[in-house]
Amino acid sequence: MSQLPPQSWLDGLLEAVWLVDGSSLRILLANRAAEQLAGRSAVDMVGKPVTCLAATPEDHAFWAGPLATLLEGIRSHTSVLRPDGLLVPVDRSVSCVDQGTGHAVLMLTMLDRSSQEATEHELETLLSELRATLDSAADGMLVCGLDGRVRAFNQRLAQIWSIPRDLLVQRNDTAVHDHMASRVVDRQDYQERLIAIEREPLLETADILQLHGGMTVERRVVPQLHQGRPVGRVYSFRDITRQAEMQASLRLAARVFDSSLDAIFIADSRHHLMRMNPGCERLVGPCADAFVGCMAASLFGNGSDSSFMEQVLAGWNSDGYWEGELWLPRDNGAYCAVHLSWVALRDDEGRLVQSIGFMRDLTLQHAAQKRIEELAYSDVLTGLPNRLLLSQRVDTAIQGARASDTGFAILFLDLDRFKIINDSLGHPFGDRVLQLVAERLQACLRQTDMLCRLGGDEFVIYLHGADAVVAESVARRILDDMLSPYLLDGMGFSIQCSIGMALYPQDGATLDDLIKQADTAMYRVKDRGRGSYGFYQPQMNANLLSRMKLEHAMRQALGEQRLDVHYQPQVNLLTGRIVGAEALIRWTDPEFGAVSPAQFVPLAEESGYIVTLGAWVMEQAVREAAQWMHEGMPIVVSVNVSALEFRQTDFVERVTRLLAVHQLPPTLLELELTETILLQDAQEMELRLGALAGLGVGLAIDDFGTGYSSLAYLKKLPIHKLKIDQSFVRGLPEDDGDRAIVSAIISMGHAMRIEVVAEGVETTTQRAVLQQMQCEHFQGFLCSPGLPAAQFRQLLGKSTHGLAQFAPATPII
Ligand SMILES: Nc1nc2c(ncn2[C@@H]2O[C@@H]3COP(=O)(O)O[C@H]4[C@@H](O)[C@H](n5cnc6c(=O)[nH]c(N)nc65)O[C@@H]4COP(=O)(O)O[C@H]3[C@H]2O)c(=O)[nH]1
Repeated sequence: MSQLPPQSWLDGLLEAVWLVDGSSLRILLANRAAEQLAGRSAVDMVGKPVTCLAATPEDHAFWAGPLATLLEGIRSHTSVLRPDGLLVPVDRSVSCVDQGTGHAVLMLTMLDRSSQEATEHELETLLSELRATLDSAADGMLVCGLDGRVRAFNQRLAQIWSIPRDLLVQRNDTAVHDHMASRVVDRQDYQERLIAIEREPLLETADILQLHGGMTVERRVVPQLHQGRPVGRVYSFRDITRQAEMQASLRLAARVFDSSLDAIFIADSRHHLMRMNPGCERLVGPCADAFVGCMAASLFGNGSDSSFMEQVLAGWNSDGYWEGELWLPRDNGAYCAVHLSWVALRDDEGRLVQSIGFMRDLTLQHAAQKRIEELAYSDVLTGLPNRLLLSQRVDTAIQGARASDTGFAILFLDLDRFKIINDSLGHPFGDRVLQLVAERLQACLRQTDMLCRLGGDEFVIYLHGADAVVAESVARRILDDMLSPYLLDGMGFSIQCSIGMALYPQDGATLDDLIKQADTAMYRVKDRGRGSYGFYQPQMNANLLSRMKLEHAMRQALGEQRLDVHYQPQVNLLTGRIVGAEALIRWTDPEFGAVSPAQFVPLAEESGYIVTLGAWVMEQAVREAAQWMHEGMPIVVSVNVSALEFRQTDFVERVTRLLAVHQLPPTLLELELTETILLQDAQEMELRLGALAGLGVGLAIDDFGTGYSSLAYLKKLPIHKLKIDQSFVRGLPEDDGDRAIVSAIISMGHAMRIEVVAEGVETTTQRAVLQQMQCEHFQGFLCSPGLPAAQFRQLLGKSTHGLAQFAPATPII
């Protein structure tokens, strides 16, 4: 045992030492460090089996082994059991210290590992915490060496880049990098960028990568430094897809905001104006900037009007928006109509954060609307109200009239002979004439009246609150005003019109009725010679209807051979012989019976049909006259010629041809013209009369004394005969006035060497008076009415052969 190291020597060692007997495995010696480690005194330990203190299963297994194994020694981690049951971790080594005596002594040294293990444990905890932190990071992390080898990564990296699990397990860095490159849309750019990064170990950079599948990733690269030197790179990858989308939509919104043609403003949660887009600035005007910071409602002049904002808030609360039309004050003091949609923007908690107002300028829309209304309610040519607007005005007037028991008048106005202007000078000229007429008519009316153009040359006037007296005075004023000449394109002309009037309520309950009645009255005015006015009378409608039926029947009459020509003799007052005959048209209709020419000729004149009728009468008359002449009874036949017939450009040519066809000497034909013919178309008419007179055709003036009898034209024109109108003859001999007129006409005729024929002589007294007055010829029932051609021929035969003489003493009727 003396070979054992001394106790003092062992106590000087830092390590805990047990000397153990190799055969009994009992502790022979324990040093001071062993006492501290095991928590026992050396006395307590010596003699104890070593397995009592070395308590781990490995220890038991070791000490239970054969001695030879023990002598080989061992180095391992194990534990020492302290009396309090605590296991102290130790680095343990067993070696043989003495074999010479035949007793093997084993030296067991132990170094307390408690603090080292605690440090290691702490490090491990730290590491796993770091890993957990890395894995819980929102960004994908990749740590590489400067050579590109992967040193660390987290789970998020695998998610972002969709790196397959097996690729991660393999730890195949090249495959991982390849995979990542394959995920990038622009692979080439990605790889070029990586090369650039690798070239500069200290580079700190960030860029955006677009991955297949639509993900947008922000990549940040920072150097990994150790003791101030770069040892690798840390790549972080952040999924910014949503952010990028939001930015894109924000950019888009900004572009929309800036380029929108609509005016947009943004207000804060307290409704103060924050921003306006250029469209809004344009709309508000140069002072737009001044509104920023003010209440948004002040844009509409409603800044201080709380009720407006209350309405808006109510709209926001119920629907999330408010919309309506508002007036926006402009810089120039004018107002502009806008449509505002004001939308509330709220956060997730429903709190108002901002509001956006969209304004649309309604100026053009209003103008278009106005134009549509104008077009719908006005006559395009004159700009006057049309019938639709008039009917609204009249409807209102009728309602008002019912309440206040007042009336109004409707005037129907038609321009006389406007068709001639249109036909001869063209429609554009006619249109301008209508515009001038419209202006002039308008000037005759009051603000409360309404002038409307129905179309063509027809106008209707509503006279507010007018009775018959007022209506008549307005009609007169219009007629007077129309008389003053018009001047257009250097051409002076005058226009006449005819006005028919109807009164509400007596003449009709609706506008249609009133227009119809006024129209009827206007026709009556035209019938009576135009250029005047007249009121509606109830029987007029019946007249109009029968006129229409009559006109229709008249047009049928010619084809159905219901017309005839009668001849009324003209007798020489001195000799009593027949010197001529007036051809008078006759019409006998199965429904209307014998219709007087006084009734249907004016109708035919109005419709223009007189041209056809007149031509037919003239042909009959010329043919009969030629027949009588050939039978030895030459006689002058007078044919009535209407103004319209005479105006036909081929009139003279037609007469000439007719005379030639029937071989009637022109001197046996006489044309009876009315004074109105002589008054119009002065130059043309003169030429025509000259041509006819040149042929030898006689020209008589019918109904002399009833029109604008003028000595001037009698002197100037080749007139052969005057026919004194029967209205003057009728008054003979009693009526002094008639007597004076008849006498004056006869004297004038003599003075001017013009024959005079008295018409409508019915009594012998009249004939005697006329004879006294030295009138040459007469015509009238006293002698004979118009007779059919055959009868007249008989009478003519008798007269020619002296068998019949309409001498003063021998009236035949
Ligand atoms: N009360 C009365 N009347 C007498 C007497 N003697 C003749 N008459 C009527 O007086 C009218 C004379 O013709 P007018 O003045 O040219 O007036 C004519 C004439 O302006 C027109 N007319 C007749 N035939 C034609 C025609 O063929 N062409 C044209 N354009 N007009 C015609 O119609 C008018 C009326 O013709 P009618 O009814 O045939 O009426 C005729 C004739 O029948 C008499 O003693 N007493």
